[in-house]
Amino acid sequence: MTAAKSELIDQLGPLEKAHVLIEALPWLEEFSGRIILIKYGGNAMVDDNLKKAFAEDIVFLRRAGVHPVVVHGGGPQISAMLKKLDIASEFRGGLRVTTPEAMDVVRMVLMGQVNRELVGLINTHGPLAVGQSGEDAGLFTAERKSLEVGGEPVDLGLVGEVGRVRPDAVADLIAAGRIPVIASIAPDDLGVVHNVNADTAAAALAVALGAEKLVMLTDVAGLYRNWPDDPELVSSITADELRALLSTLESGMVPKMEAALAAVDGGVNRATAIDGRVAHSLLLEIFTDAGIGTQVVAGEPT
Ligand SMILES: Nc1ncnc2c1ncn2[C@@H]1O[C@H](COP(=O)(O)OP(=O)(O)O)[C@@H](O)[C@H]1O
Ligand SMILES: CC(=O)N[C@@H](CCC(=O)OP(=O)(O)O)C(=O)O
Repeated sequence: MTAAKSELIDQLGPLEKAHVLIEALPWLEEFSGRIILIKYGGNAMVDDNLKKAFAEDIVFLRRAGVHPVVVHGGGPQISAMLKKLDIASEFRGGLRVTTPEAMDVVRMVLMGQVNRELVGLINTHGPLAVGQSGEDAGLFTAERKSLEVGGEPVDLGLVGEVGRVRPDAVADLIAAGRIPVIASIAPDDLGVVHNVNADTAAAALAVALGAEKLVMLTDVAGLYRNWPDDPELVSSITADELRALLSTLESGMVPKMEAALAAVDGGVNRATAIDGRVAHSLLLEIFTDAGIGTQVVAGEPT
């Protein structure tokens, strides 16, 4: 623990410390033995301390008897490498137009850089994390993504939707007490590797594993209505309300909220988008009564 952190904790009285732990009790009971799918967005990997705090939260979940599974992004990291290599890149509808040349970079950055770093950070706490991608043990197959913007078809190149999910290898890791850390690239039926948005991949895996919850860490506090002019944070929204809002959303929020819907429609109890720039936001979301960010639920509670 850092000196700053232990100083902060010392400011709490013994009762307050106990209260923080006791507030977590019902959530520990609810999630013990259950799978929580955590999507770690590249925009939330802003500095080393935040990444370390994320790794601590994941290990905390595992030690508390939850089964965390991580699917990570790396959009800004891919963009930085493409720029360094002087390869042009643009986003349409929140998705990167991906040429074969760009695909090589996407695969190299996600699997060779971001995945390795997260696995390494988690494993400073013990031999827990195992990295893989949609290519390993047939986890995902990709189907070419079609997109229309303003009624016109857009060619996104090697961008995939998740076709089939074969979660056996991930389930084996979970059963062995490991923490799967997964990059969102996937081959099509011919073996051609495609670039899959990480939110999309996370939702598909959450459904296939029967996860209790999908938590997506990003670089905003959650979903805003009236973005960006007069933003108002949505703290909870039903799947039907979100469906009606979907066509008004922009950029990265489009695949993120489509993923939240796909997860909830597929049987995941709730999907939340939270601010990954806040240290330990994951623990706050999972183990406090108020939670944080925006939660998407199937229907109004009865
Ligand atoms: N309605 C909205 N509410 C919040 N953020 C929005 C909204 N519409 C667009 N955004 C943008 O979506 C971004 C998050 O998506 P993205 O950049 O793909 O993040 P990540 O890397 O975490 O997946 C925000 O930083 C914000 O700029
Ligand atoms: C098709 C597509 O857009 N793929 C994404 C994959 C990484 C990702 O999703 O990263 P974030 O979660 O950090 O946004 C990309 O190339 O940026």
